[in-house]
Amino acid sequence: MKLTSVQQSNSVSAKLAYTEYSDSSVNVGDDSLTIDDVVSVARDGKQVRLTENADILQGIQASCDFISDAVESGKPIYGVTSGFGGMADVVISPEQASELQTNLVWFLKSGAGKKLPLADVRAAMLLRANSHLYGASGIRLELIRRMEIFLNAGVTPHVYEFGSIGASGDLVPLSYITGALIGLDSSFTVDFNGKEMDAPTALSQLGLSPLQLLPKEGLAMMNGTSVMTGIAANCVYDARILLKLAIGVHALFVQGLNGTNQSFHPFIHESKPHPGQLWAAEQMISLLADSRLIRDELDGKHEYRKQELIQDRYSLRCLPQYLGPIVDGISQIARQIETEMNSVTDNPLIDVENQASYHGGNFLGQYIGVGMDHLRYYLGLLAKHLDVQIALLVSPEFNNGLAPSLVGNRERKVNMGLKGLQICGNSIMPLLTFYGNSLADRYPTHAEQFNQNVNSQGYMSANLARRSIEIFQQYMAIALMFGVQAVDLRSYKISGDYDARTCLSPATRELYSAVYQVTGQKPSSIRSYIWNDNEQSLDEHIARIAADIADGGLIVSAIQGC
Ligand SMILES: N[C@@H](Cc1cccc(F)c1)C(=O)O
Repeated sequence: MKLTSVQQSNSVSAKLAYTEYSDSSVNVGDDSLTIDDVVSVARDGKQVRLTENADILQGIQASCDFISDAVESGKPIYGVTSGFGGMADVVISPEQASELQTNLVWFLKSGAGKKLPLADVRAAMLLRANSHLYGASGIRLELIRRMEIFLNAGVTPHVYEFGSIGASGDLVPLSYITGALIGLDSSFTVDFNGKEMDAPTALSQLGLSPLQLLPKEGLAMMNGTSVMTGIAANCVYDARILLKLAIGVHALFVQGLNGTNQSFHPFIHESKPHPGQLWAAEQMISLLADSRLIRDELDGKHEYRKQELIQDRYSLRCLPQYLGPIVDGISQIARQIETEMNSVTDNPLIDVENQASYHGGNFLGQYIGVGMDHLRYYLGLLAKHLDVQIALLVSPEFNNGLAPSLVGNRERKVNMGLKGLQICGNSIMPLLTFYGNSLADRYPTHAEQFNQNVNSQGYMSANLARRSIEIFQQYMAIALMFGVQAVDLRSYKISGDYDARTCLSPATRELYSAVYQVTGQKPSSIRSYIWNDNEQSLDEHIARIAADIADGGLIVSAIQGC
């Protein structure tokens, strides 16, 4: 299917075995990382290569020297020669400065709930290393390199779903990564290419020894937004795929409903040129081009249509206006996440050039908290629109001549068609709009002795976004099944042939065929996709399609730009 591209497809299989650097490594530290870079490392096991730029490496060493000088001379610096957070009035002596960092890992090892997906932890390690390469954190290259080694060898610390308020970054989740990287204790565990083991054993298998943290290094590791930002990057990647799929499904729906292409006419959208609206309208024009199933009215004609309205209902006619804010909103979220990914999220920050350190709050994950709240809200809106189209498709009053509930074989009177499928979808859509509720505004103002008295909840917001995406993948499977059945029935009405490939727009044929293939069916001239109710298990179809979408399989390939 032809779509003007927003981004690339990627398989999500975990090919994490260690291989030497190759040209296709993701370079960290030289250029900005993109969301696609994160996904290629996090999910596809692409190798990582830290910069060899001498200036950058010198800057990192200089930031470490700054810290050791400060400790030696007893300079007051937060978290280096002071206690943490609401206990930052405690003075720490040079002798205690290292122990302060190790102790930080211990008291933050307080996560709860299920383990995070490995891909999210991998994204987090990549982003933490990237943040450190700016040379403003006072952390040794040796420790940063451990993240590169872990990533390239497929070693992923176990991190838990609860524990971060997204204020001083993701302290608790990052304590698990830190403890594993330095092999602090065997209670820190990892996944080593599919095998669970304790961190000290993993280190010895990698030929590494446990590492003693130096002053500032524990704080540098944990005082950042890298986990929530990694989750968010993976979510935005998936959300863009869902958005493209939604547009593809709408193109099937318009064809199934025998809608007009007139509402997508450039004249209309250039008269209200929001970028997202323009993009959605262009997509619809190209996705519907040369379809025999639509009313081709781009020349401005429109006829009275007996009992039918002269123009389409809003869900079809206002599709670009409805989708526009979602398209623009997701683009803005992606931009903000990419900025966060390429930032120093730590405190204090060391300004090597001016030999100063500044106390601030770059670890506040507000952009992620608000961004992920918005992402879930947009996903809810997207689901609702699909649900409305499905409601039109199943209702003979509105579906322009198709069978009620899109029954295939009407001779078999007991056939009730896609009723169960619609009901399942109706159980999911409200949940997706519910997940669109905000979290960032519900933060506790009393956290950590009132020190972290504003906090983003970005980690939890991102975790909710992941869930929202998983749910949406199931919902999208249902929408696709409706789309395919509808175009088969429309095709028969128009051409006497149920195999819609003969009538569909060339740009939607691939998506249609991919659904058939994934469900193990073949288009047929004499029967629609779902013909008799008792001939297939619809739940198996949903599961197969949803898994294919989650894995970036055939269906995702079918909607990537050419
Ligand atoms: N780093 C945070 C607070 C903090 C960090 C690490 C542990 C802790 F309890 C609190 C700040 O700048 O205020």
